[in-house]
Amino acid sequence: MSTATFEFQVEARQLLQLMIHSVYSNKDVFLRELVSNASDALDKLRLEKLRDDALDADVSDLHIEIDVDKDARTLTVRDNGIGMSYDEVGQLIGTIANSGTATFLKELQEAKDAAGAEGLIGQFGVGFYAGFMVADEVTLVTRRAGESRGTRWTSRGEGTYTLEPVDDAPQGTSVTLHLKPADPANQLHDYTSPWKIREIIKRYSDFITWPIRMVPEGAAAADGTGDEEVPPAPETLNSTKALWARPRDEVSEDEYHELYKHIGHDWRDPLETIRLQAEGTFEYQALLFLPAHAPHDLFTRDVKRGVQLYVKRVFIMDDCEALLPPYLRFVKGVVDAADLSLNVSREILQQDRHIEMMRRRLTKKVLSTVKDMMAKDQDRYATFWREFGAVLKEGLVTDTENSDALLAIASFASTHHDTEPTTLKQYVERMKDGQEDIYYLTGESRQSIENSPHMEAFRDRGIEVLLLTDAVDEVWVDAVGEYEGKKLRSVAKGRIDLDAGDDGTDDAEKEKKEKREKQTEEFAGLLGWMTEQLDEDIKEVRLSSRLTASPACIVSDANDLTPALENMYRAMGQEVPRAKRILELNPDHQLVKGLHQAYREREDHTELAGTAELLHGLAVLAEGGRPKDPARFVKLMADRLERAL
Ligand SMILES: Nc1ncnc2c1ncn2[C@@H]1O[C@H](COP(=O)(O)OP(=O)(O)OP(=O)(O)O)[C@@H](O)[C@H]1O
Repeated sequence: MSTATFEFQVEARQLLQLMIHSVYSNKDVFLRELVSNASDALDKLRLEKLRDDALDADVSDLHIEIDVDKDARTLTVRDNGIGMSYDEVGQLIGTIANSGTATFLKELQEAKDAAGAEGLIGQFGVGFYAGFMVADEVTLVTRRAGESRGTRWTSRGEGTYTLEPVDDAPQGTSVTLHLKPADPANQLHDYTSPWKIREIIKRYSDFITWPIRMVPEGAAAADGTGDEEVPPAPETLNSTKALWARPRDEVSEDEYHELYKHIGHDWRDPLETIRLQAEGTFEYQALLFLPAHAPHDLFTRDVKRGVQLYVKRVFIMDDCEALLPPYLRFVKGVVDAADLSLNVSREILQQDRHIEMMRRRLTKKVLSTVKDMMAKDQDRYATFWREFGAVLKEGLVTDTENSDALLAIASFASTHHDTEPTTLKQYVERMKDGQEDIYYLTGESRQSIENSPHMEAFRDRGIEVLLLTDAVDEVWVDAVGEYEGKKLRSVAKGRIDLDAGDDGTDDAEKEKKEKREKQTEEFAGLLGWMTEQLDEDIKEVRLSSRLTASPACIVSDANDLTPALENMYRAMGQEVPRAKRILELNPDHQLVKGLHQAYREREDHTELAGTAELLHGLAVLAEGGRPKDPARFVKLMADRLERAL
């Protein structure tokens, strides 16, 4: 095989263009990215060797080496880790597998101004390609541990790269950057300066547990004949101690943040750092992070979740999902357990009693951290809940053990305030005399819920309603049922009688009650007839005490599934019968009054059947639904409008 030229995948080319045109103002971070990859490669090799002793690889001195050449203006980052095969180089380096990066590129293209673009760029890591911010040519030589032949990859970052087999490549990977001329005014420093390298490593990569050595200039060129002076020993630039193994007060916040960026693949600081140390029969240390932003794929099926698992400082696996429940899938971090086998598999972890105990403890710790945050730093809590509230609510459905803790840290939009959410505790404190239940309404958006006819009587009486817009809301309210003995009740379900709590001594209330009883009697004929007419879709037509301005609304029976839930079950492939719903009429509305009068006066009700159907269609529209037969609905409507002209 000789040198072959390949084209970069489209997204990769776009990303490279961004790098070449140096969109990041802080170019120093390229080194962090290369060191981060090298460190991962060393972790992987150590693990592979542990699992397969026969692997032909040298693991006696795993390390990262940085080597600069001022004259040639090159900088090389070398590791003796796992390396890549010829095919892997093409797949891993020529394409972009990270879906977050693809989303990032799309958003970047859509960002209208430069300031928007700059803001976006700071959010995404670009890994290996970051080298092109400071170099106009990059060469990577790699040999996979256990294989005999290596591969050289070269590119100038334009449309193509070349691949070529090499016979004498050492195990691992070396990335050589052919540096652009230094341009300090544009943050492009002289990266052949040992001083600069030391500074960058100290700042961004000190927590890396593998030694990062710098070879003094010229030392690497020694030919071993013994004629030249003994070269100075390489200098180790980092402290090589795992952060979670160092005393708490010795680790700065910045150091924690850099570790988070390394393992969280995030370029931004985390919102919160959590440390936990468990002593006793099953010892472990955990260092967890709550990110400041939800990732793009948080609600997709293939989202990676879980923290990194180490056993006595040895990296065992990424994305260890057994250590946290699915509703904490956004938590990043490291768990280092003392008493697990190095060969532990995902399957074993799922069943392990100790792991189960760890998961429970870690879960409680995360939830209590959020609770503290809520008490001490409202703004931070608000950011957290905005980003992750919808995921945490899944826990209300799946984790009954922690539902009280979850309810205590949950907050919801409410009619009490336009923008400030409320906790359930605050809601209960504001409940009116005689109000027994906590009211909520679910829907697509705050606006559509607030405009829903179901809200009318609540608004008129100043009764607070929680406005729930997340897909999971319908499910958890059912699963949880109540908070501190107060039922959670949908204002769109069952009978609502807001006067029920009144003792009837108030004259006005008494009058109201009598009026309603009288109306129910008067309307009985119309209601019965309409129930028959709409029988296909509606199980009952009745008078409403919810409505004050709208003519009609649709409600679900207290124990029936709502349409949104029905749809959700169907989307999950479960067949559920469509529950018939209830149509409620406002007896004080002119349209309803007119219909009632016409019903009583006319012998023949054929014509009125269309009006009954229209009223039903209007109620469906008002809750954001779609009339069953929109064309028929429009025709009925047009007929009547025409007559009214
Ligand atoms: N030094 C290395 N040794 C072995 N494999 C490497 C090395 N550098 C990169 N790779 C491989 O190439 C892949 C792509 O690297 P790249 O830096 O572009 O992205 P990443 O590290 O996966 O993600 P991120 O965007 O967070 O950096 C890596 O996942 C790894 O498999």
